[in-house]
Amino acid sequence: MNDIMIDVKEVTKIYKIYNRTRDRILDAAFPFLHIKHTDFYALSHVSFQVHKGEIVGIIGKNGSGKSTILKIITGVLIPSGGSVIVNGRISSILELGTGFNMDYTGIENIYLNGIILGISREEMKKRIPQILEFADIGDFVYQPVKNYSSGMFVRLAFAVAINVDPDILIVDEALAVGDTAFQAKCMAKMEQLMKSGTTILFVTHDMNTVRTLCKRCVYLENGRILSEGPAAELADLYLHKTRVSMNQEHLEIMERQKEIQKERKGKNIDYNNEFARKVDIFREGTGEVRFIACKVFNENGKEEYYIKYNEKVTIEMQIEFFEDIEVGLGYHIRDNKNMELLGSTLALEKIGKGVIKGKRGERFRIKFRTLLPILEGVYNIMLVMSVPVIANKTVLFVDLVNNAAIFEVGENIETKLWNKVHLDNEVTVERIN
Ligand SMILES: Nc1ncnc2c1ncn2[C@@H]1O[C@H](COP(=O)(O)OP(=O)(O)OP(=O)(O)O)[C@@H](O)[C@H]1O
Repeated sequence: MNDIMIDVKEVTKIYKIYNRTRDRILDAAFPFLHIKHTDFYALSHVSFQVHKGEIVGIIGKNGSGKSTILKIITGVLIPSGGSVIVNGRISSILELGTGFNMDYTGIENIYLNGIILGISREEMKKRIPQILEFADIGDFVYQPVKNYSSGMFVRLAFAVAINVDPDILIVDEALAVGDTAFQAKCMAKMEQLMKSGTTILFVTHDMNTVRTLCKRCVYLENGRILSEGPAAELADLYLHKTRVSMNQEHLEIMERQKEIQKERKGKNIDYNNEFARKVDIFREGTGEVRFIACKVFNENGKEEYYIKYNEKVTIEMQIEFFEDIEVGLGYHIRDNKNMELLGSTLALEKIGKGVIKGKRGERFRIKFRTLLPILEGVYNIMLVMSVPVIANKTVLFVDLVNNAAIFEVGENIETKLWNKVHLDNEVTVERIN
């Protein structure tokens, strides 16, 4: 059975870049003059398919071509080469304003979108109450949309897009604009649409959303497909590359990029150490200080793989200094999809100034003792040591180790819930009549 809903084949999008604005106008008016320009490839030979009922994320850093491919799929842009075949009714939320007439009111735009999607006025009229309820923008629907705030725009655009029974829903980062309550409402609706078989393609920079919603991702870099595959893996790759490029930027700031890059690979790693060998492929960072051990102890102080729900555990890590430096330190507990659930840092726990100051050759043992209110499943610990880069309000990773330790929380009938974390609730029940 052919269940391909979107078939993108060898799509290329070229923009002509001119030295002067008037050259663009001249070239459009008199193409035979062959005005000088350079070709910029926003997309280059991009091919992928999306199957029925799939929810696929398009990821990539700014300018990688994500919006361009969505616009080509929805027909807003024409590709310079290649083809796109779409099977079914597409509804989309692209850049603010796409598909809306600024001079029309909200209500008029709802009808306009209906027409674009081939839905009759009568049919659209029946859907208006649901659309208005979801958008929740009150009497603004009777105002021209040019008077809307960006938040109101997204509310209306999303409300229309999801209430027209699309076969394919395309969303471009729109959720980032709305408030958190509305974002949660949209996520729930997207999950519901997904369960009912709607195919969803969306762009986001939020890797937690990618891990939660998508099974598969297309990762774009400089207009080409860098990778395509399982969402959890590509989300990790994206974060890894982001950290690496962040690190590189900061190293430039500190004018020691070259020296560190040369030394970074394998710097200060003792390959005789079993822990170092085990985590070698999962680690990154500049290496002035290294984690040399990570262990999980149960409430009786025994090193243990199996942990009980809500047990008080000790997460122990050891570090070694190879230079005189001070570092912040912390850990994250991640589930089997690498979703970061819990964690802490010296700074969060207000330990001294939130950093450890060490001298070359010194080793430290750090213990975090905590309750683990997480439910049945296999979890891994990610360890992080970093130094702040004040100018960029961000951090430089000194040692970051994924999968530093793995443990499993066993089944507990009393806590069988759908969510992953359960915190103690104070519950009261009182009769009020
Ligand atoms: N009209 C245009 N003329 C020239 N270049 C353009 C035009 N529109 C987009 N580009 C360029 O094409 C590239 C891809 O843009 P696109 O908006 O698809 O990236 P993106 O991955 O969606 O980025 P972001 O995450 O910032 O939204 C960018 O380098 C952008 O500057």
